[in-house]
Amino acid sequence: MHYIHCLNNISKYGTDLLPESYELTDEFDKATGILVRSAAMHDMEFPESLLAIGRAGAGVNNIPIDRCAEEGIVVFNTPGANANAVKEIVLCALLLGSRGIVDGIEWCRENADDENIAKAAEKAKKAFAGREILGKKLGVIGLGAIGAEVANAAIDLGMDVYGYDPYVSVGAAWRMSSAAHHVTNIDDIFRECDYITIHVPAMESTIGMIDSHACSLMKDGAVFLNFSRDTLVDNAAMAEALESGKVHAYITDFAVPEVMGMEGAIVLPHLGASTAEAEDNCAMMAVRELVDYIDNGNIKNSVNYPACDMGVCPEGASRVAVFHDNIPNMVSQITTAFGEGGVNIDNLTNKSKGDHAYTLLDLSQAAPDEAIGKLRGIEGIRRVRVVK
Ligand SMILES: NC(=O)c1ccc[n+]([C@@H]2O[C@H](COP(=O)([O-])OP(=O)(O)OC[C@H]3O[C@@H](n4cnc5c(N)ncnc54)[C@H](O)[C@@H]3O)[C@@H](O)[C@H]2O)c1
Ligand SMILES: O=C(O)[C@H](O)COP(=O)(O)O
Repeated sequence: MHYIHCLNNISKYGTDLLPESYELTDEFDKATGILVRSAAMHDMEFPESLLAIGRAGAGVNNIPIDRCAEEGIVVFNTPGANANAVKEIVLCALLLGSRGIVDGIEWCRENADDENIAKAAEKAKKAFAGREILGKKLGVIGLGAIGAEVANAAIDLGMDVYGYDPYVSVGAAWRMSSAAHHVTNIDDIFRECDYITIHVPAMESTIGMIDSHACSLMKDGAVFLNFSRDTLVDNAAMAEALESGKVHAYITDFAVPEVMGMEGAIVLPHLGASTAEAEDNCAMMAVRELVDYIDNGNIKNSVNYPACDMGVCPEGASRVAVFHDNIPNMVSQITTAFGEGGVNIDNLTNKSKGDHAYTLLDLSQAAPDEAIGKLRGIEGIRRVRVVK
C-alpha cells in the first residue's frame, strides 16, 4: 500500500484517480507521497518513506527542492494546468488598473442607503473615469505557460504587446502570437510600456527584480501587475513609486502586510489559480505524475530530477531507480554492481538535470539484495529504490 498525505486542500478529481493500492493518510510520517499547494515546507523533516512531492500548481518556492534532490525525493509541479485561470484574472487586473472600478464599487457600497443614489452616481462617476487598454503597450516579463497566454489574449484585445524572457522555451515561443514584439533588454519594457505584468518564478535571480531602479525607469502613470510572487517586488520601492505617481496602480495577488496600506495598491488574496477548473486540472496532473513515478519510476514534470520514461515495467523483470550526483563514473559503477552479481540489465536510461542524475534500470530478474547494498555504499549515490 502507498500512502498519500495532502498538506493542502486537493481537488477530489485528483485524489479520485489514486489506484486501489493507494490510500490517503492523515499521518505525515508514513507518507509515500505528498500532495501540496502553497503550504510552507522548508522547515519540514521528511520521513524515509517519502518518495515524491506533487505540487498541484506552478510555483515551488514553498518546497526545499535542492534538499529533496539530495534525499532522492522527486518534486513535481503541474506546468500550464492553471495558466488559463491566471490569464483570466490578469485580464481583469488590466481593467482594474485602467478604470476606477474598485473605487466606484466602494462608492456605491458607501452610498447604498441614499434614496437619491441614481442622481448622485451621475455626479460622482467622473471621479472614477479611466482609460481604455486598446492600443496601449503591455510588457510581459516571463513568457512561460502564463506569460504566453496573457500576451496572446492582450493582443486579441488590441494591445501592443512586448515580451521579455531570456530563457523562453521552444514550446512557449511557438505558442506566442507573432504579433508580440521580442524585447531583449528588460529596461525597454520598463521604459516603453503603459502596463507591465510579471510571470516569472520566485528564485534567487528574480527576487526583488522590481526594485527602485526598475520603478524609476517606468513611464509616468504605469500600471504594474504581480500575479507571480510577492517577493519579486521591492515593496518600499513600489510604495514610493505609487506615492510619487510614477506608478498609477499596483495590482498584486499577494496580501502581505507591506502592501495593505499602500495608496494605489489593489490587493487580492492569492486568487490567481483558485478556480474550480484550475484546481481540478492541477490535482489530476499532480496525482498522475506521482502515481507513474511511484509505480514505474517514470519522471515527468519534475523540478529537481530529469525527465525519464521507460513505460510500465515488463512482466517478469524488475526495475531499480538510482539517484546520484551528476559526476563521472557513476553509470559504470552501477552496471558493475549488477554485472558482478551475475544480473543482466535489459534496459537502462541515464539522465541528468544540473547537479543531479537519475538512472533507471530494468533487470532480467529480481534485484539481488547484495547488489542493492553495494550500490547504497557507493559515494555519490543518494538513494536506491527497488521500484518492482
Ligand atoms: N497567482 C497565482 O495563483 C499563480 C498561479 C500560477 C503561477 N503563479 C506564479 O507564476 C509563476 C509563473 O508560472 P508559469 O506557469 O508561467 O511558469 P513557467 O515556468 O511556465 O514560466 C516561467 C517563465 O519565466 C521565465 N523566466 C525565468 N527567469 C526569468 C527572468 N529573470 N526574466 C524573464 N523571464 C524569466 C522562464 O524562462 C519561463 O519561461 C510561477 O512560478 C508562480 O510563482 C501564480
Ligand atoms: O504557483 C501557483 O500555482 C499558484 O500560486 C497557485 O497557488 P495555490 O495552489 O496555493 O492556489
